[in-house]
Amino acid sequence: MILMKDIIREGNPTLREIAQPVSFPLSDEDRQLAADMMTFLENSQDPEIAAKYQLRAGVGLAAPQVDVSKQMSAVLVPGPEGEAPILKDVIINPKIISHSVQDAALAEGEGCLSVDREVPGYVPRHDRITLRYQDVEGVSHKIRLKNYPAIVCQHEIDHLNGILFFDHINKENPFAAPDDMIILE
Ligand SMILES: O=C(O)C[C@@H](Cc1ccccc1)[C@H](O)SCc1ccccc1
Ligand code: NI
Repeated sequence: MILMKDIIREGNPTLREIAQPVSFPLSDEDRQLAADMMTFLENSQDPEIAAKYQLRAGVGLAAPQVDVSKQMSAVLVPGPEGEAPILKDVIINPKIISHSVQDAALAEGEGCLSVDREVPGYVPRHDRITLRYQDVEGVSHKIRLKNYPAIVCQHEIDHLNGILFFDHINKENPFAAPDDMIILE
């Protein structure tokens, strides 16, 4: 199982690489990695398991974060208690094929499992995206996301392109908010 010790941190050059596209059918190794990344997210969102293994909660994990420079990220955005997740899949070779002009940012800013420090500020992202990706079976999907799930996927896709969340924060005024940017509470 993936533990926090397996997640590489800011300063490791892999986090700044552009990850390699994944070919299909998946190798046994890539299939296992996809499963392990999703299991990490499930474990990290289970209070007992997270406490037992000292896991930071995560709604996304990209392969480069476990030092594998491949275009693959697991996303698990929970739904309301007892309901199905809003988004649960391993997104492979993801591409944002269209997006809103309107930007959005989380009111509380962002964190990252690979960044062991607080970096305050708004992270402006597209409020709505149309995302094309392949799942572990190689089946192509086109989905439309908005608000928080869209933010999560953009955070993970950034990891596949060597981008970290604080790269987007306004250096002069971290909480600069253009009038038309939605602040998501
Ligand atoms: O480091 C990662 O990629 C996982 C991030 C993803 C993320 C951070 C901020 C905004 C959207 C996505 C972790 O999930 S950060 C911890 C966390 C946990 C639960 C909810 C929000 C953030
Ligand atoms: Ni991150």
